[in-house]
Amino acid sequence: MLFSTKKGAITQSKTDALLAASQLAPEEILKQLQTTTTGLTATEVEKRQDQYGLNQVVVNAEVSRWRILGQSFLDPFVIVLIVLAVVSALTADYDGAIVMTMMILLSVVLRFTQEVRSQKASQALKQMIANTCAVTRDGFTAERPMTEVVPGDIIQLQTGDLIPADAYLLTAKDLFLNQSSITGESMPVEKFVGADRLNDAVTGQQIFDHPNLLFMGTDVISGAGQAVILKTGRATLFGDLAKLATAKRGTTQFDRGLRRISKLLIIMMCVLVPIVFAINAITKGDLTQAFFFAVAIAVGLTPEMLPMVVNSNLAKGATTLAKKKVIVKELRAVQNLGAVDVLCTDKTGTLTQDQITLMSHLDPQGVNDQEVLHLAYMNSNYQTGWKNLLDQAVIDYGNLPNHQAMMASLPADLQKVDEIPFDFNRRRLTVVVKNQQHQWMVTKGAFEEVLGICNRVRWNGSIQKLTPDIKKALIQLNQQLNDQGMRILGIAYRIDVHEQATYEVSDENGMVFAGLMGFLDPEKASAAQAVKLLQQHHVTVKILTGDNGTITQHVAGKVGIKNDHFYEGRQIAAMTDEEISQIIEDCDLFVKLNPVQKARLIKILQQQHTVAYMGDGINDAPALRQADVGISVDNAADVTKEASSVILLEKSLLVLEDGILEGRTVYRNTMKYIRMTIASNFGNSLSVLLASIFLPFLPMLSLQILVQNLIYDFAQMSLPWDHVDRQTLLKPTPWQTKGLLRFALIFGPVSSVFDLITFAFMWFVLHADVAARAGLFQTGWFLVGLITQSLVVFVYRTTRVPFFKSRSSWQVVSATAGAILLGFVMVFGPLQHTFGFENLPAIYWLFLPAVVLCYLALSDVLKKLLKVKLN
Ligand SMILES: Nc1ncnc2c1ncn2[C@@H]1O[C@H](COP(=O)(O)OP(=O)(O)OP(=O)(O)O)[C@@H](O)[C@H]1O
Ligand SMILES: [Mg+2]
Repeated sequence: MLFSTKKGAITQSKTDALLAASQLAPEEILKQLQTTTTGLTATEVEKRQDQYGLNQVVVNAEVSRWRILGQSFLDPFVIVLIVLAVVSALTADYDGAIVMTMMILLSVVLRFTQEVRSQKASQALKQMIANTCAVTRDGFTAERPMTEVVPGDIIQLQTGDLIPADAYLLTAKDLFLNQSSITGESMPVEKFVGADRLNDAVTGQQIFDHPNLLFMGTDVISGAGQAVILKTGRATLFGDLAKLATAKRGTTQFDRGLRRISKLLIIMMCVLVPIVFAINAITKGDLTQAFFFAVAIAVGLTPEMLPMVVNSNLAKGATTLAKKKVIVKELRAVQNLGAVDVLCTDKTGTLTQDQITLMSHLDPQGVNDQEVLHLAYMNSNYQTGWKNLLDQAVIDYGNLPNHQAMMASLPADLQKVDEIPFDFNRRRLTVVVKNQQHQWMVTKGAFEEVLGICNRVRWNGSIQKLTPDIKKALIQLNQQLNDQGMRILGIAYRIDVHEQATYEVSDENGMVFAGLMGFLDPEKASAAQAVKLLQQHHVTVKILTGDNGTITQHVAGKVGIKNDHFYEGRQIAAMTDEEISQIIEDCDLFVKLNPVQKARLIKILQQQHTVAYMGDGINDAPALRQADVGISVDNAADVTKEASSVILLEKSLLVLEDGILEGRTVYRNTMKYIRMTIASNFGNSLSVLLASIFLPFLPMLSLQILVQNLIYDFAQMSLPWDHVDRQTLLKPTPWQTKGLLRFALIFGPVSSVFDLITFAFMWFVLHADVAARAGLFQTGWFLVGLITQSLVVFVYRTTRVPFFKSRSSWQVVSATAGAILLGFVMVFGPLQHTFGFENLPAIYWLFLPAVVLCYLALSDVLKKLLKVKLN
């Protein structure tokens, strides 16, 4: 039986195996997998790695060299050549067959090496960013790449971890998972041990509800646990179906535009080719020749290089960025970076330094107080969730050598009882600890959220009722500290007389407000400069943070982001999408947001913009996934990294600026190719159509068309290495289908006009007007076509005067020169007759430069006159 989930159908045998495992006791499972809680031995791991292979799903695997080679042969261009070569061999035209075989090999090698290079680049980048998990082997726990995990491995889980493979839960502490990547359901699911051994008539659908089963690609929202791996790689529930965790990013404008253009080119070809075939078959009477001619035209019009040019452009961009410590996980992200016009970012660590330091621990009256520090330390030290910078700052402060005296009076022999993990809606974290004397419940969190659960306060040395007056004084104190740029956490506690063993969120009440912790979170020195550069390049920077308004305004002011007003999460929650889109353009600060609200704001922005999101917390994962480009850092949590398409090895907004410029460069160089292709295809179609109608012979031999095509392909492969005019990088690069079509409709016919002039010259001046002189005609057009089309790239590549005002790179210059030279070698070299070329009279050599120059000049004038946008 099959049933469907968000990821597709999965087989019953897999569910059965997992369900059977879920019914066993932990000891039984360990025995079955021949492992223990101290983990496998090194030799056993090696054995199992051989047996089970890498823990990866197929889609992530590298495409084999053979496959790429196969694909290189499957290209339409090559197939036509193969057919032509076979036909030539059969008709005893051995010279032709040999030449065509050489062309086939050349084209295959070209394509193969380029594809392998692109793939290698992207694989190498992916490997720099390996997801790891904590695996216990031989009694030691260490972070290891997820791909190396084998069945029987013992893994340790904590907040922010991705589940590396399907696993059986051995122990759990408040373990909540996000299974939305497989079920689509975004509510956290609690996982626990033992409750599962009731033999209910379990159906497949319920497998995700099994509290002791964990699935590959899901992630830990909070809590901690230990599990043993059951199945890895393709043997996992979803292994043979889909890619890990991340839901696929939506298509971008670029993808859609590219698809539309490819479709258009193919339609153009499909319409034109039969017409050309019919006309030539009727007027020239030679069916075979007409057929091969039509086929060659089809090959010439196939945008077969498009995917390769796009890929090698992206790979080139990604490699350049890697040198600047920007790792691109999904190649497409390079292009998206170029189109970004809004950058949303969280605050801590991005705009501010990673170095949060605890500055003061104050009692409710604002006086330095050591008890507040003790409470905070108990909270940060004993919590098992994701220790973020705030927790780290508290622990570091307590552990400083010169604070030993102060910490000496920390209650002794503390034991942890329970904890209520942090979440981004409550914005607080509770830990319960006890010793011989007391059991404390200690909460720390955002000021308002902590104040909200208190009914008493430490005031003037005693515990008093939290009166409205005192409350007002506390709010004022908090505001004062915020105004100084201090990040504040509130601390509260309760000494429990009835000692409970487990605690829940509903227990967070009736607490005593103990005081405030003030952190300094200074902005980065480079942040202001980076924000300014981004703004100069027409990228708006917005802050989406979980922190409060005052402090965010403070930081925004320092780094140069508009900070006159802000919206809070709960205001956003009360608004409709339309209402939000009304205010979102004008406001750059959104505060006290939960993770879902961050993602929602991005989704709304995407209606009008291409949006990048930069963040490093687990709370940023949904936003990172939603954005067109998700940007994170290497030391972020697994889920966060998995959700991102770009990873910064050095956390700086300045390198992001480089990334955006590189993305724009890639876009512009890709567009050069696309523009040339659609204009020349359009022009060539027109010329061929007219020539077919009016000429008594074919305007070019099919073999000649193929040679020409191969030479272009070769020359255009240099485009990713071209320079781009600095001034065109100033603005983001939205895709414009209309502009492209306009371009083709202007410059296609312009090139046809010069084809017609050439036809007229060959016909009237050189008297190539009968079938016997077809060779002369064809040679003449071959050279004009090749040279004009090779050189016009210099006109189309810039809005400025080519060569003088805008230099292209040496790669493009030499590739073009090489292409033209190759053309001459073809026409006049030893293979002249094989290709059906002939020598040209002296007067042609006057005509050729004239026609080429006129064509280039007219194109250049037109592009200025008509203000053609070359972006
Ligand atoms: N470990 C913690 N213990 C207690 N409270 C915390 C902790 N971490 C965060 N908070 C509270 O939750 C709020 C939101 O969390 P956090 O600042 O990490 O969100 P964010 O959106 O990532 O913000 P930022 O833009 O500053 O990175 C914090 O301002 C703080 O009040
Ligand atoms: Mg954060």
